[in-house]
Amino acid sequence: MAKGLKKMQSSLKLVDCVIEVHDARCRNPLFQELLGLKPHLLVLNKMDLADLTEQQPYMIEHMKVTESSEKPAPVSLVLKRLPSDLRSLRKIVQCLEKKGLKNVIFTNCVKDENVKKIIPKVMELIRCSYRYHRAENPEYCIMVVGVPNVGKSSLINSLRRQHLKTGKAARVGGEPGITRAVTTRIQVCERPLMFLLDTPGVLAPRIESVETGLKLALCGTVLDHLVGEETMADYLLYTLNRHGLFRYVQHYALANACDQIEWVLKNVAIKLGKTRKVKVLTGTGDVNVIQPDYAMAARDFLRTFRSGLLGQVMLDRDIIPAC
Ligand SMILES: Nc1nc2c(ncn2[C@@H]2O[C@H](COP(=O)(O)OP(=O)(O)OP(=O)(O)O)[C@@H](O)[C@H]2O)c(=O)[nH]1
Repeated sequence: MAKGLKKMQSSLKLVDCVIEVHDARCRNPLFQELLGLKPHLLVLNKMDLADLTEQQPYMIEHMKVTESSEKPAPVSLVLKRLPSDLRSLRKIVQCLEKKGLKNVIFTNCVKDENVKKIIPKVMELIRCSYRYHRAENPEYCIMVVGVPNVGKSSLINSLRRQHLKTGKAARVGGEPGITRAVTTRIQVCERPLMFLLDTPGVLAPRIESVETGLKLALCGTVLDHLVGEETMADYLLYTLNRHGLFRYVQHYALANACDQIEWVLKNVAIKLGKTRKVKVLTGTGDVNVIQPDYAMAARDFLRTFRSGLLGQVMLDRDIIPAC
């Protein structure tokens, strides 16, 4: 990570503008300060996966605790979302403006939504800034930075689709760490002639809390096994319940919502038919016992969430109203 950041800093002299990509569901510490005074555009990508509806309190209509002797007591929370058509995009933008981030664009790079707004905005920012020794250069060079897996390469490909009507140039993948080097320049536009530098995803040197780390992990910025799939599944379940997002109950045909991860993973594993043989040492010798495969269930739970099948979520919900 430190090597990647150093390379990025040394390439800065070739760059007219920095595009910083974040996951719209969860913001991470800004790279802006590490990358100097270049014009800066913040792209909040994966807007299709983010819950951008106005953040409303939930009404607890009914709360029931189911007691059972052989399984942990699942807590059935029936939370009702207060209706609202208001979008919170404006609120997020205002919140970022207060932090000095005036140039923000929400995108969906899979469907090329809002991607067309980027180059005009970048040109506006460059025109308002001093290009130093690059003033005579007719080419523009932009650097794309962000933590792993936020969609930097997808953004480059999307820009090329929009402006050059051409296919892939940067490798895209569902796992962090696909882009490994500060690559050669990739053309993204003919008029103005513009090139981008894709960079490897670099995690900020300081992550302020364990919770921020878990949110970033849910967004796929760290390899899952480094954090632990079951720990992440536990945090995901806590988040979904807290936000009143109960689609997982229907998706996995569970009897009810529950805040106990063991119970949920056990039922997910049973539903998916994922079991494993475990050797148990008894007084009369080894016995093979079939157990639900909790790890496989946790993996499926995370994958399903990331594909958007459990609904849109705003992991930074608590931070936004505080702005
Ligand atoms: N739903 C959704 N998925 C996206 C979007 N943009 C990118 N993705 C997906 O996110 C995953 C990561 O995308 P990449 O473009 O490889 O991300 P990256 O930031 O270049 O990743 P590194 O090379 O690891 O730094 C891929 O599975 C993409 O298909 C988006 O706007 N919406």
